[in-house]
Amino acid sequence: MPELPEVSRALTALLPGWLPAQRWFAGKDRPVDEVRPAGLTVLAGPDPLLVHAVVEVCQGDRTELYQLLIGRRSGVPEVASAAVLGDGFYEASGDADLTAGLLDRMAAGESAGPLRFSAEPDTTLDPGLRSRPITAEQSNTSLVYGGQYILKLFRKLSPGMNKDLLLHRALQDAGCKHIARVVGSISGELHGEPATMGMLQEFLADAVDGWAMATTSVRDLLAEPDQPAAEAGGDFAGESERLGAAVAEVHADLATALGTEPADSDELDRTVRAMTERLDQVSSVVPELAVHAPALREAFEAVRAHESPIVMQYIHGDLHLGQVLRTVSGWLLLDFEGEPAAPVAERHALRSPLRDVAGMLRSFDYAAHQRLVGQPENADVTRHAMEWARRNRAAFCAGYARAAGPVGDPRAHAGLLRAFELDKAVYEVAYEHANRPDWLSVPLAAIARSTDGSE
Ligand SMILES: Nc1ncnc2c1ncn2[C@@H]1O[C@H](COP(=O)(O)OP(=O)(O)O)[C@@H](O)[C@H]1O
Ligand SMILES: O=P(O)(O)O[C@H]1O[C@H](CO)[C@@H](O[C@H]2O[C@H](CO)[C@@H](O)[C@H](O)[C@H]2O)[C@H](O)[C@H]1O
Repeated sequence: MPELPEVSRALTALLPGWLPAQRWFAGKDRPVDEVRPAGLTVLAGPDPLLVHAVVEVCQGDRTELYQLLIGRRSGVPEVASAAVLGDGFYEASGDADLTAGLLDRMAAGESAGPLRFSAEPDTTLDPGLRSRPITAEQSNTSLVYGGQYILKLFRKLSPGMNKDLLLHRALQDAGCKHIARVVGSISGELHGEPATMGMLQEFLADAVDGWAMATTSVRDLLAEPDQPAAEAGGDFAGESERLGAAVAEVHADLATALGTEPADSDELDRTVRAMTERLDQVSSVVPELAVHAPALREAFEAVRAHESPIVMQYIHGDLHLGQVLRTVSGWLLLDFEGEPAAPVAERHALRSPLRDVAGMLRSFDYAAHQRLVGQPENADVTRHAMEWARRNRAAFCAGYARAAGPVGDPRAHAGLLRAFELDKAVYEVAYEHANRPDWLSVPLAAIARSTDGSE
């Protein structure tokens, strides 16, 4: 195609300035030195032109691969101004005319260069639907087709099957009720190995995410300051209990589908070292964390005294209230990729399911406290918010224990669970410092409460 050298030159020149402003770009911590196109595939054109691009982004000693859809057309494209790259080119995931072809190709099972578009076995897809990008703050980019399907285009790419797709397929084969069905995928090649580029799932149009429900419940409680949490109109504890049971069932299905391993004798040592290393690394960037470092180290060291066997398995890896959807038939879990900043090998490592429990417990703390960010200190409001968090955290653990049985009861492993929660809070300190500095106080205050014994 005569256009490709021109696209290649434009990406090299324009992306270093454009990428750092994208929500999904994971390399905001340092400047982009160079962008090298690593694979360009024409999907439509020449006017309008649609090119699937894989680019290598070089930042110091780090090089990552990213996926983009590049468009160019005569006339003005109907995309957000932030999508415009320059020289007539734009990022085309918001151009419904151009992205319609992605679904059509999956429905037809087509290939284009190294890209393979497929429906899942025994699945017939409806082609011809228009797409719209969802507006949620995301690590990737998702397009909803006709209210029927949602296509996630993974932005940061790695060779091999993406963990989100791997776990969704395994859970689907295990008959898990708590996921959205996978109906198609897009794959390509990176460094000569197959790699996942996109995942198509059924779209649950009537679903509400857990974060929206939980924060509405907190708002209702704070609006009724004289009511105890249990009697407030928007009490969420019943949902928290059911969510706990759903998470336990997903863990059981993952264990059945992909197996478990007993932790070896060095596991506790590795766990303590990894948590301490993360603490040191984040403390060096966020001085407000450093004052809590001695107490955090002590909590991490206490893990060495853990006596009951630890079972390791595939887990969600970054579970929070924004990753769960309440549908008419119950709770669903989304986005099994793991922590966006973690290297792929770490995301695929088998872990204790208690880490997901800890992630969700942190999320209840966030939901309770996010309304207080930037507000003048008010002891009554804080007490009420903490009451909400305690009630819902307890309900979640009770639900988890109901489904997992006594051995899996998170409350029976209090020391390990506390360490995992504190480790997650350290991760959140780094996340908020890099992304939402106004929210830094939420994980920092939780660490302070846990380590000064006030909680
Ligand atoms: N199957 C689905 N049905 C309805 N909404 C969905 C579905 N999958 C994802 N979403 C919505 O899209 C958002 C982003 O999805 P997610 O998988 O977490 O993407 P990312 O990996 O980019 O963070 C979710 O918070 C949810 O609101
Ligand atoms: O959803 P992502 O996979 O992109 O996860 C990242 O972003 C989350 C925020 O959007 C972040 O979650 C933190 O904030 C949530 C409230 O917005 C809260 O419910 C979570 O408990 C808290 O960790 C997540 O850590 C980050 O990886």
